[in-house]
Amino acid sequence: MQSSIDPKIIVALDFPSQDPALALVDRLDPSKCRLKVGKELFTRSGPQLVQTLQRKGFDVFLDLKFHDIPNTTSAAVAAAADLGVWMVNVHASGGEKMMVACRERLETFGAEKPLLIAVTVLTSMGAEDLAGIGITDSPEIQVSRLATLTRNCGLDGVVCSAQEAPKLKAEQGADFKLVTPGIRPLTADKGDQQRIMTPTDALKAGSDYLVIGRPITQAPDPLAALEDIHSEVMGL
Ligand SMILES: O=c1ccn([C@@H]2O[C@H](COP(=O)(O)O)[C@@H](O)[C@H]2O)c(=O)[nH]1
Repeated sequence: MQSSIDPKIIVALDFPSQDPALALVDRLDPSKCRLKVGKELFTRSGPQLVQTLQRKGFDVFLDLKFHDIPNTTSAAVAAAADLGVWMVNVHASGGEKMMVACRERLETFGAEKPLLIAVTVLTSMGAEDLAGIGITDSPEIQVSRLATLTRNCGLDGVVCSAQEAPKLKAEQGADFKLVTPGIRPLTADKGDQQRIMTPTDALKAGSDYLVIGRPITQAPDPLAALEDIHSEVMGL
């Protein structure tokens, strides 16, 4: 489900429990950001927390990166749609049959269906990491390959790094959504991310949505960090 306003910043609520997550959320404005619930918080606090966030007016990206056989994965995305989330994702490396099964299952939800996107190459991975799993192409080539597969399966877009955004927008078209983690303001720690970009550069490169976690959640003043990023990218 899509809000009438379209905030570009998605705050990754990577917290160990719902109390610190809600302490931050209660200071946030749904007109300025969306929220991402990932594996840690969902495993702790589950669907109830997602419903709480939605009742507070936020669009929720349920980032569970499903990767399983088509029957299991399509049932999982349907469960996410039942929850009313705005966006849900699977791994593109789950392959064509799995992605098509997910897309077809979500079509039964009509206008209420969440955006379905596929993870290409994790932003924490570089060329050496890909070689370690037997992929000798560069991240850029592997991301393009998986993005093409994803688009051919009829999904709404991909998770990629902003570094790949110009190539993907040219190859896949303007409507194919690019959701980009690995966003780092100039002064922020890189942490475990490898393929990174600043918020401004990412939007200029063609990112549709910026997924930002630690630069906001671990900042001494998370609200100020979000406001800084928001005013930096406003109008882009
Ligand atoms: O390729 C990917 C896919 C998902 N993520 C998720 O995004 C956030 C990024 O958090 P930061 O603290 O800003 O690094 C996190 O929840 C990841 O699970 C990603 O980083 N890369």
